[in-house]
Amino acid sequence: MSIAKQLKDPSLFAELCYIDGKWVGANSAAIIPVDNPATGEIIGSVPKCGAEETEAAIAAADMAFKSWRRKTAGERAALLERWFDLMIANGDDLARIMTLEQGKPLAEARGEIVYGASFVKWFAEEARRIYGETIPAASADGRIIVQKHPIGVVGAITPWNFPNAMITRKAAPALAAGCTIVIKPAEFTPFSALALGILAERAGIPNGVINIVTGQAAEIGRALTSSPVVRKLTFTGSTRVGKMLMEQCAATVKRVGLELGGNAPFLIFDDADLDAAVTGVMTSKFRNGGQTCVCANRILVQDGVYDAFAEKLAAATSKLIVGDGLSEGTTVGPMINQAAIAKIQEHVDDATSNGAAVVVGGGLRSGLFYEPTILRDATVDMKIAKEETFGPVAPLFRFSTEEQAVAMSNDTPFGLASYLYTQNISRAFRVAEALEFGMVGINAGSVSTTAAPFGGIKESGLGREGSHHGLEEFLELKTLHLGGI
Ligand SMILES: NC(=O)C1=CN([C@@H]2O[C@H](COP(=O)(O)OP(=O)(O)OC[C@H]3O[C@@H](n4cnc5c(N)ncnc54)[C@H](OP(=O)(O)O)[C@@H]3O)[C@@H](O)[C@H]2O)C=CC1
Ligand SMILES: O=C(O)CCCC(=O)O
Repeated sequence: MSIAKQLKDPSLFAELCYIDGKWVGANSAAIIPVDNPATGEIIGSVPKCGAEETEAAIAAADMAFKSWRRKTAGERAALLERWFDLMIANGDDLARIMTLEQGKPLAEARGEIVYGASFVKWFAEEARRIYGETIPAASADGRIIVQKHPIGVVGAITPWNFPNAMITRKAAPALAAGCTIVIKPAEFTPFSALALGILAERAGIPNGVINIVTGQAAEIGRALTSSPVVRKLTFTGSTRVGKMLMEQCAATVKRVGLELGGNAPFLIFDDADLDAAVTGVMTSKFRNGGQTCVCANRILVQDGVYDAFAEKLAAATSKLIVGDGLSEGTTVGPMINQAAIAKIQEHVDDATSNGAAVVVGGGLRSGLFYEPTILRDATVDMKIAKEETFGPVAPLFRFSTEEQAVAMSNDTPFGLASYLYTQNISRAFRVAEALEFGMVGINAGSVSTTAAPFGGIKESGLGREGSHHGLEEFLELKTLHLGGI
């Protein structure tokens, strides 16, 4: 059944791109079908745009920038507030669109709409606090004044795993700062992005301030990265594509914001509250079916509690309900596509053929539904220790000492999220400070909240999103020197 028929407000379902305030198809009229990963059913299509349409969107954003940057912070904030209100008011429809195209359980999709909208609210408020500085100059009659200006037109390329929040976490600070934006959503989840465009239009955000172009990733990406008009590229997705985009941005010396892959360790010490640790792992590992860059990828458990923890985690995992995200009670939806299933199975097969034992799950149920899986006796030489699995598989590694746990955790080129459970406060700080990751959950299975900076170090990326730091990423400093220095 078409998505539109399943919505309270069918007009939130758009199959056209949003460029300069107009809803348009590809110049070639080509389209890309989009399916529901739970059923394989085609649920709609979007324009297969390329360089030409992207250049039109960049030109529109450039034109709109001239007046958008001149609006007062209060005016920009008011429009963002209206956009936020519309997201909340239409939350049920936005969540349903998301579940239909992405697969995550409806309750999680609802949660993401609230989470995504919270960035719009947050940055509407932050828009009013773009303060400059005055700095004492070297001479008595000199003055140094630092102003903050919007960086300019922003290009945003976003992934399918959080089809709403990864857009708002970029677009809201960009708009609050006075920038305009061209967004390329993921091929698998364009409808959530386009629905946000409809609501932005209804909120009265002027033409050209937000543009959404669907289509050929490499061509759209190249148009964004090569344009001298685009002054910042913000990307969430794989490390492979992020590195390529960073290279492409070098030619025009763009600022880049990259939120890339992770390989999160989750450390459980002998002195941890095991029930709390199980709750933490369940949240971290199985949110969005494990398709999250901050998901626990390696669960490191100390010798003394290894067996007890494995047993408790297996019991909790057995209670998960795999199914269509629209079905009541589902806690784990389908994976996004066949490539995701192949990678998950490859990791499980490699682990089991090298000595890991399956405690729960271990295989495909049907279609794109993979069983939530617990593996015991995982070791550092396995693929599952080195690469992001991006699926509902929890491998349990064993460690003896704190030093060993830290060394194992840091033995990765990635540095996004990490987690540790202990009831010893000295150990908590010692280990948290030794972990080479941008975020550390201490007795916490989630690090995602609007108020906190989100981002990684090493090959997990550059820059931070969310929090007041997320706004700075879209601002340039300009220094005014008055009189003699
Ligand atoms: N950090 C994170 O949150 C994410 C990490 N990943 C990791 O990446 C793996 C693969 O997922 P995948 O969806 O392929 O991730 P990608 O990095 O390919 O996709 C993310 C975004 O980049 C776009 N893109 C892809 N190729 C190019 C290109 N050449 N130029 C410009 N944009 C491009 C995609 O467009 P399109 O969809 O049209 O191809 C999508 O909008 C996952 O298994 C996971 O390990 C994936 C998603 C999010
Ligand atoms: O996986 C990602 O792409 C980002 C994680 C979303 C979040 O937790 O904020």
